[in-house]
Amino acid sequence: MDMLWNGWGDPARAKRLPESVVGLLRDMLGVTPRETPVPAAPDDIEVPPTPLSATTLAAFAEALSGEALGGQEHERQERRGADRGGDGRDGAEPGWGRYVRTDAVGRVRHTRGKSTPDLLRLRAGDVTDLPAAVLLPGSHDEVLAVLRLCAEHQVSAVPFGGGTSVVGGLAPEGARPFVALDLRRLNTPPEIDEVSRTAVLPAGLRAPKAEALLNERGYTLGHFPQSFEWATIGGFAAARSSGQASAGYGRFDEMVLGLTVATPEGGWQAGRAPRSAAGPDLRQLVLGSEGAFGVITSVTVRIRPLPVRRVYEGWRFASFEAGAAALRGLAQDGPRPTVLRLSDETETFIGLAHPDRIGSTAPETAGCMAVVGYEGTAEDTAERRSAARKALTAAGGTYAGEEPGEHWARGRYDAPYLRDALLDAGAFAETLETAAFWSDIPALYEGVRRALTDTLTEAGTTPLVMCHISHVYENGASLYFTVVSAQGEDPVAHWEPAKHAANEAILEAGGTISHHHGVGTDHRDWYAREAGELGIRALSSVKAALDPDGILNPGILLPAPAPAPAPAAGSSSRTPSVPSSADRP
Ligand SMILES: Cc1cc2nc3c(=O)[nH]c(=O)nc-3n(C[C@H](O)[C@H](O)[C@H](O)COP(=O)(O)OP(=O)(O)OC[C@H]3O[C@@H](n4cnc5c(N)ncnc54)[C@H](O)[C@@H]3O)c2cc1C
Repeated sequence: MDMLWNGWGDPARAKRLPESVVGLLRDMLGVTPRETPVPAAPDDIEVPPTPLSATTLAAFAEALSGEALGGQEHERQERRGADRGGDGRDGAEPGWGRYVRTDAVGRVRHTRGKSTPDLLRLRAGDVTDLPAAVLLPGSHDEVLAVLRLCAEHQVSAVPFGGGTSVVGGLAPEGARPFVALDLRRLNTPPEIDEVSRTAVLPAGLRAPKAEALLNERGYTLGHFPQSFEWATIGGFAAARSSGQASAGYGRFDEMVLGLTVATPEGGWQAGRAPRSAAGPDLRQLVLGSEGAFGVITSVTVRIRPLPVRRVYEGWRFASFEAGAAALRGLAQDGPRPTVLRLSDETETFIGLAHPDRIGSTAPETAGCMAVVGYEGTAEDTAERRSAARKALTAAGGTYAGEEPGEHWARGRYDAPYLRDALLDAGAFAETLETAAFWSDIPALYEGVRRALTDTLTEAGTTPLVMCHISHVYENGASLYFTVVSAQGEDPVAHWEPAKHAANEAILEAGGTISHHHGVGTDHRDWYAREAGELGIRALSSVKAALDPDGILNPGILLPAPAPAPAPAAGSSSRTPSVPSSADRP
């Protein structure tokens, strides 16, 4: 099943906001329903024909079908493309074989990711970041072949996993047209090594499938981000993802032991032992590279035995400060639960920790609610639970029973559906995240909240700003903010100054521009300041070695290369960075 094209997930699970919440939004935030009509289906959107030439498309089709197209067939395909103005709106017969799609619906479905501005732009029918075609390679070698062709034909390539990026990671920049490399066909079953407790997972495997296949063999990966139901293994590695059970299982990058990568310069493999002293760890160069250095085609991960017991419980704290101190105690001195999540006062009151109680005045909406979970053997969970209870009680926490924790666990993947319902109701809802050392957390929390609140209030839409901690470390934690407000006349333009102010506040308070969403295009300028001029130069040299023509994700993570002057007659095809006239949009 494909994800809802202009929202989240499975359309059958769409939520409607209860009338009480609609009333609350109107009374608290001035949210009113929008009158602007929204395209009902992707083919309601006007889509320009693909800018790629028939020669380029035929070359892709040949690389992906495994069979050369004969001269006559090639001509026939070209005629068919021209007959329908090149856009192939009938997705069933795209014209260039099963694995090269130029139809409008396929291209719209691969336009941008799933941030709120991404969804609002699509809802407004804006397809300026439309790929020229969608390619579906079926193996590492096919990815290599496609990348070589992209360099030869001067077409950019954007690896597309689950399409859940929230940082502009699927919207490249630069003058060239680009193809989306949808990796869903890289989905062979895991190769499990039970002795070493590792599994090789293909990059295009979606997380639920990967988890189910491991579960069948008695193992788990333990990676459960909120985007779990749609994101892929390759996307987790490319964006350094972090799951809701990171306190127990670690971040995704901590699970990775090896990666196979396809680049325009050839394939390479990073990681041949769990740890090595043989030079810098090249795995770390691939993790978080967001498709700018190569296409990850498979990932070797550490796996853990499937837990026999899972239990989640609620704890209440008088304040966010007190709750954060309790979480820090567990992170530094143990015992370490598997899930640790603390909502601030506003998030607890509004009920994101418990969405069906939004706006209620029940006593459990007072103070701050924490969810603490344990997964493992019966003995291990019981031991950690009992020790953690003592520590949390000593830190001022009040045990709230299992119900808040179990409720959180049941609804843990539902919040993105709530965002769609908020957008439908005319509200704006977006999230952003960061991390810092514990000593910087209070200033970071206050600084980002103030930046968001002040900017949106000055623009006439006082927001609700909520926050939680859901990834903790011995030395620091991640802060995750949710903002809800009225939309403003142009909702994307209205949000931009607030997001800008929040990014500035993050750097000002010593935080990182992203703990787990990544850099993409949205955070690139702040990342450049965080990494420093020399750091960016070093990364640019790595990119130049792996992707000399700059075809992979231009403008994502690193600035897009400036267009080079047109090559002199007879010069190598490697130098130009502008498309041939046939391929220019
Ligand atoms: C509602 C929602 C909730 C989310 N919750 C979380 C969360 O809890 N934790 C978290 O960490 N993130 C979260 N995210 C962000 C997102 O899901 C993650 O960044 C995820 O890792 C992206 O995986 P994907 O397969 O969808 O990748 P995509 O979105 O398809 O791609 C992400 C980036 O990586 C590149 N890329 C993708 N696959 C490959 C590959 N095989 N090789 C090289 N580059 C590649 C893309 O070009 C793009 O730049 C959330 C997003 C949404 C919309």
